[in-house]
Amino acid sequence: MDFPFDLNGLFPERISMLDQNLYAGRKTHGRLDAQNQTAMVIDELGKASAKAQQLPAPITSASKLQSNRHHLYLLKDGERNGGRGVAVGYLKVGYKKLFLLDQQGAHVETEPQCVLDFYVTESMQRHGYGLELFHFMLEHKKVKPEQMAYDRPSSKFLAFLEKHFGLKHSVPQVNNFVVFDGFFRYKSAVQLRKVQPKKPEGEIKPYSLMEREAVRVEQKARPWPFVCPTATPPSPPVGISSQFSRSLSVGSSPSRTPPCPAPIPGPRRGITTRPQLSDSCRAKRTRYGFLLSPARASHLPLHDKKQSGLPLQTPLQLNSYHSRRTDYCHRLLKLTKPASLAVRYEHRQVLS
Ligand SMILES: CC(=O)SCCNC(=O)CCNC(=O)[C@H](O)C(C)(C)COP(=O)(O)OP(=O)(O)OC[C@H]1O[C@@H](n2cnc3c(N)ncnc32)[C@H](O)[C@@H]1OP(=O)(O)O
Repeated sequence: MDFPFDLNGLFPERISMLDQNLYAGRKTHGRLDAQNQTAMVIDELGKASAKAQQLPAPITSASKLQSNRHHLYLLKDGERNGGRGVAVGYLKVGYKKLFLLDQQGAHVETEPQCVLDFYVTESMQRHGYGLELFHFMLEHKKVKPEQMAYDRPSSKFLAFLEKHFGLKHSVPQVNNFVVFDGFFRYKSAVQLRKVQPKKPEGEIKPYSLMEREAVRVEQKARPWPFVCPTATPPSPPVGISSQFSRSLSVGSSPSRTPPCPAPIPGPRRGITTRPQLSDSCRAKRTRYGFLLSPARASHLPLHDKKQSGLPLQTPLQLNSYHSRRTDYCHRLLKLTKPASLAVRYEHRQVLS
């Protein structure tokens, strides 16, 4: 990807590591024009990456980089474009607090280095540039590929990981991150902490923080109430080869097509009521967690929830239609502590 300015002046090295400051070289440090140009390069690559991955909006941009503690490795080819250089691609990584399942299915709290976004411009793919970026990052971060978690890797990226690093067998997860065999061996690196089975409800952590989920929600805000006549629960992930599947996790990996929420009361496939629940807590169980009817939840004191038969260790999960109702979320928060909710990333915006 070329730009109407000299990339070699902006990025002195073939691979530059960019952070919140958006400066790659000492010479350009503090220069606003250099920062703006760097922002333009990141934004354009971010848009191309989103397009390549069929995401509704970029998950990588200069402003996102400035507001997160992520690191972006940017690769240029300095010879091209009449010696002004072209941007080849980038690899974005960062730490994420994740609640993962180990091989035995036990919940483990981790904070691994994650690959969050990875892109090589279309015409330059399959020429080894991705591997060059990846190797550089591994060396710089002093990590091994199996120590990292991967945020909904695309089929191309899965093929890449298998070819170059032999990463093939993933450990099934209930979120959209993929970890491979060997991940749980690196205890110190991923800072594993087994979650006690009998935790007080306030200590349960969210499963994942997902940028990819957030951009999708930003794009498809819908009015309340959500009425969807042909609602079906989101499909479980399909095979690795499907371009719509972004995860090997079991359970709740969303497909690219946003799931259509069902109207709140009313039977639907995949939902079963729990007869022992008290009348004040009409909760329905789905494979995503428990749905509390907003109307009833608003009157539901915490002790009722405890008496309702809901296992307190089971994280309540706000689902799509609840999350759009900020007032509902706030009411629900009065009933229980935020940390006890297994909240998908987009909902955290509402909660925070
Ligand atoms: C967590 C995430 O970031 S998920 C998003 C990952 N990004 C994308 O899917 C965006 C589009 N794809 C790309 O930008 C690139 O293909 C990348 C970043 C995945 C890999 O970069 P490349 O420069 O192509 O990788 P590199 O040349 O080093 O390795 C090539 C290998 O990657 C895999 N790969 C790359 N492109 C493809 C493709 N179109 N189809 C299948 N496998 C592919 C293959 O294993 C390939 O080996 P092969 O050519 O012998 O089959």
